[in-house]
Amino acid sequence: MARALPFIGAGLLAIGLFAFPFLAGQNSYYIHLVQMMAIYAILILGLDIVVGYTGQVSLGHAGLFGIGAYGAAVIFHHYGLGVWPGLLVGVIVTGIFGAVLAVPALRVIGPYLAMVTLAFGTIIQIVINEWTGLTNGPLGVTLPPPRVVDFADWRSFWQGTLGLKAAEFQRLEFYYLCVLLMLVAILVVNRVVRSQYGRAFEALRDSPIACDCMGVSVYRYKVYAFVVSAALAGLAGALFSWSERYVSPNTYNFELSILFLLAVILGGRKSRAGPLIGAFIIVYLPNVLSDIELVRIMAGMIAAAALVALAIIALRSREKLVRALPPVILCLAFLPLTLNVNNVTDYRLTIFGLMILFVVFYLPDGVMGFLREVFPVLKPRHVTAAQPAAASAIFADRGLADAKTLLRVESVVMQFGGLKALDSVKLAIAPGTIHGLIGPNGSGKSTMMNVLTGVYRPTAGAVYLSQHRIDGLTPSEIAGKGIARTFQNVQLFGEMTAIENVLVGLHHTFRSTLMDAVLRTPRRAREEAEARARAMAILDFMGLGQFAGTEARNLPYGKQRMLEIARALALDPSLLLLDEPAAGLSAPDIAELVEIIRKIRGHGITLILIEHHMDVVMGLCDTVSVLDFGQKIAEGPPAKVQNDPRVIEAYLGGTVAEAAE
Ligand SMILES: Nc1ncnc2c1ncn2[C@@H]1O[C@H](COP(=O)(O)OP(=O)(O)OP(=O)(O)O)[C@@H](O)[C@H]1O
Repeated sequence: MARALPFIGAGLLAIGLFAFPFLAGQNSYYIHLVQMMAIYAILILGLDIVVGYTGQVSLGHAGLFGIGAYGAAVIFHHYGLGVWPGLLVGVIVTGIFGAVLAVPALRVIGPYLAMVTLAFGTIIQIVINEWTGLTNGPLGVTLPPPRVVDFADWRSFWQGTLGLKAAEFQRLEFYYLCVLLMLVAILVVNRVVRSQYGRAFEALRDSPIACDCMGVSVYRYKVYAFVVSAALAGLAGALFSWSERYVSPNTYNFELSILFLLAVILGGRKSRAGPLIGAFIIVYLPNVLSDIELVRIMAGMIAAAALVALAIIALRSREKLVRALPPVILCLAFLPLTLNVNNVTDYRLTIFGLMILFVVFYLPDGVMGFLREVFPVLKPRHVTAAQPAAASAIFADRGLADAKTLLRVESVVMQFGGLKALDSVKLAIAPGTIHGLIGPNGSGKSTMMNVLTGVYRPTAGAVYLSQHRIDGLTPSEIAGKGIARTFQNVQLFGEMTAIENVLVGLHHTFRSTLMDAVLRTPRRAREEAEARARAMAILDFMGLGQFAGTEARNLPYGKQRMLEIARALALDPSLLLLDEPAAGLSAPDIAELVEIIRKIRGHGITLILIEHHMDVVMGLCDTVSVLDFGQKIAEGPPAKVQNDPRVIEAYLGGTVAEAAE
């Protein structure tokens, strides 16, 4: 039943939307309202990709919407081209601008990105206003009634069959075009976010550094997300201009961007139903706010609902009562406020702002999130895998194991201001070995990891994997060459399940394109099934099979560390870097970890191990290098290093046996 629910929902939505004009008695006002909802829903579905999936803030979507609208209007104004070319131009031009908007998102995050995207929207509005030759400036562009289908026979047949006047039929045609495109947008977005592209979007939101180190370029996928999102905004904009039949620069302002953001947050991130709820709210909200009587009635209803909710909470839990008081007081205060003013339209931005605050504090997952809590059947299903692949399929040989030295670090210097975190460090890692990297806190071990994986570019020196120089490459390029890593402070993709985390590591196995994802081609289906089977086998190998469908953030700490290793193994690494994998683990978990590390080495994977647990290092490593103040002070087999006086002095502060206790 739960499996069929999205299909039943989509089917009912489609039937409802197609029947609506007849149910509404061809009432043009209601048809237009639903049409506007469909148009806004297309944009909000796209905005959810950027906001919900990649976790970026965009206040520039009103600008993108404006570009789409003007794309359609301008080609009509100058060349007399109609609806279809308008939609095409709207989508393509806005998609290009989406890539432009992605550029700042690659450099700044959070409030800074909000500011930059806001500036983008403002610039677009000013350009539309000032470039009179192209856009007709403040006067705007007027369009004729849209003509969707140009076959005279077809039109007269259906017009006669339905018994409609020519204008009514034309209006109906455009309505159906809008709802059909909205349904297509739902389908497309659904397929994209469930593909490896959607997983990449979520991965870069939860941990950009881990995403890059899994070979999934944050840079590239942020651009993809913005382009897809912008193309949908452009489609919505082009439909909007033909729906309103008039475009002017003032429409695409800051307020509209806030409304769009409100719709995503209020409707609920990461769902297809959320944008529909959001679109409903933003179409109806301005209408409600312009009618003071209606506002007062709604304020009364909200106050009554808040009081009822307060009474229920008071009966259930005292603790929650304190938390519930501020929103209840806010809801109650709204009523006398509306009774004292004759017009709330002027306060609409304040109301939008308060709504955003309210949702962020009390409904972080929006209306859909709330509904999912109340009706768990609405929660998205976490797909795992039908059958794990054979264990032999987990490890693929990259053919680097024959090299004499797998990794060579030549006189690497890493300087931060006046501090040399690494000072002319040389390392040579033999294939098939476990190489320990130890040293006191702050000696440069994690910095070395970051240099090896491309997170830091060394100030001087060189790093070679087999014969290939890799310093200067990006983390995702280095990951692609076969170096995988875990992190000192666990960097999982928290909102994704265990199997999805591993699937991000398997991203490199996919050859299917965005188009394959949209069309759900057999190639994509095959790749997805193979990757899921392999991910399941990796999870089984790490003893995590039973947690496949559990969100990473809900796993116990020890399992999270194991999952990081599982995800790293998915990269088919030749070299696996483990940064303090035993930190925070219990004794049985450490014993299990040691066993697993041995098994991994047994499959021909070379490891570099940073660890403070000396018994783990001494028991596992073939060679140990010791760093102190960024310099290598000793190297050799554990037994030799253990007794090196410089090591004892610098790092252990006594004997190894004492330190291990
Ligand atoms: N991005 C950075 N900017 C400035 N200084 C840094 C940066 N990263 C590391 N450092 C400094 O470099 C030195 C080495 O740090 P690093 O984290 O590599 O040490 P570590 O051996 O891994 O220590 P620990 O065992 O505590 O993790 C420290 O003094 C640290 O403060």
